[in-house]
Amino acid sequence: MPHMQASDPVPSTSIAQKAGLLSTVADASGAHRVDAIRWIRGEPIGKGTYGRVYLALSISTGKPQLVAVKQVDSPQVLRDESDQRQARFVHSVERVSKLLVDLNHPHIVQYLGFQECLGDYSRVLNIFMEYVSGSALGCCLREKGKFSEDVAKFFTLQILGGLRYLHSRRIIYRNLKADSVLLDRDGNCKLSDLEFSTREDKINKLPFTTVQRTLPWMAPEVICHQKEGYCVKADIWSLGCILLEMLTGKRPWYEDELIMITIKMNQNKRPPIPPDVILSDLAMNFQNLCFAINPDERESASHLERHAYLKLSNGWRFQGFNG
Ligand SMILES: Nc1ncnc2c1ncn2[C@@H]1O[C@H](COP(=O)(O)OP(=O)(O)OP(=O)(O)O)[C@@H](O)[C@H]1O
Repeated sequence: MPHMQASDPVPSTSIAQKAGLLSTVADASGAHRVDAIRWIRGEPIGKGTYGRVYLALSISTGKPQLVAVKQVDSPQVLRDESDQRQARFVHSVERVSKLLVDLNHPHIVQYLGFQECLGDYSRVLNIFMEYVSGSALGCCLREKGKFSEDVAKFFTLQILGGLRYLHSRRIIYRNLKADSVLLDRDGNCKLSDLEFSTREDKINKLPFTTVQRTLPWMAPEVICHQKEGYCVKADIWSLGCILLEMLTGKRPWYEDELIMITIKMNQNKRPPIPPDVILSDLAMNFQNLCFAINPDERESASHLERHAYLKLSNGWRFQGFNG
C-alpha cells in the first residue's frame, strides 16, 4: 500500500456549498444531502497544467476506496497571470461540477465529488476521481512509439464509446488529446481531464493555456470561433488526430509550431501523414470522415464506431502495445 497521510487543509463546507462543490448523496427519501468527503492523501501520481494528482484513500463510506485526487490552488487574490489561470480553471470546474458527477460510463473517468478546502493562507480545490492504474496514452506513445494497427483500433473504439456517451448528452469534451486518455494495465481506456467540457448550448471561451496545450488536436472551428459556432463534432477531429498519432507515432502536425498549425488550419489543411507511413484505403476513408473541414460532413461517434476499418482481427485480444 502506498504511503498515506491525513488530508489537509480543513474542508470549508460553506465555500464549497456556495460553489456547489461538495458531493451530494441521495438519502432514503430521495432527497439530496451534502456530504463532506473524508480521505487520506497518498503519493503524487501526476502533474498537469493546473494541479497535482495524488493517490488517496476515501474513507467516507464503510469500505475504504482507492481514488485519485487532483489538487488545484484556488487563489483568492489575482496577483499575476498564474493566479488568473488557476482562477479560470476553478471557475470552469464550478460551472461543470454537477454535469461531471452525473456522468457514468466505463470509458470515462468517474468524477466522485469536489471539495474546496481552507488552509492557513490558501484555498485548495480537491477533485475526487476514480483511480486508473496505468498511464496516459500520450505517455505510452512517447515511450513506445507507434502502436500496432489492432491496438490503435481497439483504443479508438473505446474512445468513441466515451464520446458517443458524452455527445448523446450534447456535451463537447473540447480537451481530447493523447494525454487526456488514461489506460489501465488491461488496455482499458478512460477519458479524463473533462473539466473544460461544456454543453453545446453553453459554449464559453477556453483559457489560452489549455488552447496552447491542446491546439495540435483541436478542430479548426474551435480555434477560429472561440465562443460559438462549434459542436460535438469538434471532438471527432481530435479523435482522428489521436488515431493518426497511434498509427504514426508522431503528434498531429508533427513538423509545425503552434502558430504555423493555426495558419494551416485557416487554409483548410489537415494534419499530414508522414511520408514513410502508408495507410490502407479503409484507414484513409476513416481519416477523411474525421477530418472533414465542414463539421456537418464529419461523421458522428456512433457511425464511426461501426466503420469497417475498426473491425479487429479474428480472435484478437489486447496483450501489449505491439500485439
Ligand atoms: N484518475 C486518475 N487516475 C490515475 N492517474 C491520473 C488520474 N487523473 C490524472 N492522473 C495522472 O495525473 C497526470 C496529470 O493529470 P491532469 O489531468 O492534471 O493533467 P493532464 O491531463 O496531463 O493535462 P493538462 O495539463 O492539460 O491538465 C496524468 O497525466 C495522469 O498520469
